[in-house]
Amino acid sequence: MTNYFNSLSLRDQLAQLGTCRFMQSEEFSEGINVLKNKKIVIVGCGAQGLNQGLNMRDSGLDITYALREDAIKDERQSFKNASSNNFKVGTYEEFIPSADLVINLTPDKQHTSVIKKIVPLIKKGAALSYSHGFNIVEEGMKIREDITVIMVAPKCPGSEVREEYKRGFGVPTLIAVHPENDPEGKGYDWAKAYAFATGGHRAGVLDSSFVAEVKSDLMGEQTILCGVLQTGSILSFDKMVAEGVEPAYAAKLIQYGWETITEALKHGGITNMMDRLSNPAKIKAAEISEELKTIMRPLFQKHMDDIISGAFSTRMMKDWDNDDKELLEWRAATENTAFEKTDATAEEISEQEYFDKGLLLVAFVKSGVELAFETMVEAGIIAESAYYESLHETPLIANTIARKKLYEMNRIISDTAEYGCYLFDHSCKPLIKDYINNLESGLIGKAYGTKDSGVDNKKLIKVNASIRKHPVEIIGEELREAMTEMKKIHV
Ligand SMILES: NC(=O)C1=CN([C@@H]2O[C@H](COP(=O)(O)OP(=O)(O)OC[C@H]3O[C@@H](n4cnc5c(N)ncnc54)[C@H](OP(=O)(O)O)[C@@H]3O)[C@@H](O)[C@H]2O)C=CC1
Ligand SMILES: CC[C@](O)(C(C)=O)C(=O)O
Ligand SMILES: [Mg+2]
Ligand SMILES: [Mg+2]
Repeated sequence: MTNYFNSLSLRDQLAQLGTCRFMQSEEFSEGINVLKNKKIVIVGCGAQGLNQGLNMRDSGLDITYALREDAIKDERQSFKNASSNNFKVGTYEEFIPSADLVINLTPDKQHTSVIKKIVPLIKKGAALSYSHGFNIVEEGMKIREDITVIMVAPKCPGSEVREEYKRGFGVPTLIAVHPENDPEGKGYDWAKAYAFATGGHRAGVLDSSFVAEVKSDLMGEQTILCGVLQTGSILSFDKMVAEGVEPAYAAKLIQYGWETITEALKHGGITNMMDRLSNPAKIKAAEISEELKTIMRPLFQKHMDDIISGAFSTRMMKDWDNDDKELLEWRAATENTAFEKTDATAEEISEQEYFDKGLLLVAFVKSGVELAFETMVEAGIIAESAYYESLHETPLIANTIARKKLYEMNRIISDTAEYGCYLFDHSCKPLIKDYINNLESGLIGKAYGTKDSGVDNKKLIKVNASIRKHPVEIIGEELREAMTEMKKIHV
């Protein structure tokens, strides 16, 4: 198999990379109709499998789970997830031949072997769906020509797919039809109905391509969404402890700090997050963010270049063939960091205190979101998609760190995201360590600028303007407004 993206002409590469259209609510007026009474079989019942299935069933679709035989015989977690939620569970041979739509929600690493097993069982003219295009785009998997191949990719962890649906809303979702596999021209309508059933249409759906999804998803998860949060956690913790902050306090400030400060992003982007700081702290955070951007830009660009060229996927697939040597070493190293090993204090930290004593965390978020957005857009990814993969999803990943630190984040995200996160972290830490350690003390763990809260007017005006005029803020305002409108319509 050869990398599908690399097999395309430059013209087609650019066209597919730039395919991304924000869909209007009216386009979902048919709801789930085309999938009603169709047999839908989900393969795998993990993070995405279980939560998408629950939403789709609640939306009125007929969902069953096909698991590998051992999972059923040994009553593994996937079997428990499905059966304890009263879904019918069977083997591939039992369920796949009668399915109209087969949804592959197994880990990316397993896709080639899973696809080779299930495709021969899929009936003529049925459809196959993914929630990430790695297998098609990076591995170049070719699917039988009579099968329609679609993608419905929620831009967030599986747990949030369910939580948002239960709140009467949904999560932003990207849909696509593989241009090589749409023999009956039904792919688009089926993908729309599927996104509707998960609740995605209430939050915003991008009509996109497999290529655009893969390249943007990999970039977001490696850099701001997981990589920067991991590097920022480890270095900020070490700096605080070196400056004499009580380790248990430092652990809590970081574990819950990301969640608290990025909650401000959800409501009003970087502008609102920065507005939660005092004026001197805002100016300082903006300065550090700019310096971090200068140092980290080449690393972000390298990740983007390696994702586009396929060098990243080649390296990760080599590790798959090498029994996950790198992944397992990096996972163990993460578990052994002082941050992971230090229990958080029971001491109360107020919401504002996370901002007042978390200036460095705010600078990490600002620099990471802006850099990820800028780097994706420069590479040809459309702004809407770059926004979802940078600013929008950061609070959702921060929630996982609040639950059980980096361990939980890396457990919840996909295997591909976990590998990419460690890869970034292991380059980023050595790159910025000296810069962070040499920063003046008191930027994290202590309130900044409390002795003199005065600032230079001109400086403040300049900083405010540069925050507000950043392109991630412009598109963010538009998309958040659309999401609010959708909430009004649907809740
Ligand atoms: N994690 C996330 O939040 C997101 C994931 N995605 C995408 O969704 C897809 C699913 O990812 P995710 O939910 O993280 O996956 P999980 O790791 O949570 O899925 C595990 C499921 O896959 C099954 N499985 C594992 N190995 C095999 C195998 N060799 N053969 C058959 N079944 C297997 C497991 O069953 P068993 O009990 O048999 O091991 C289990 O049901 C991926 O394409 C991913 O990129 C997209 C957006 C976000
Ligand atoms: C951020 C990681 C992710 O892309 C996701 C939850 O969206 C994944 O692959 O898990
Ligand atoms: Mg993702
Ligand atoms: Mg991903």
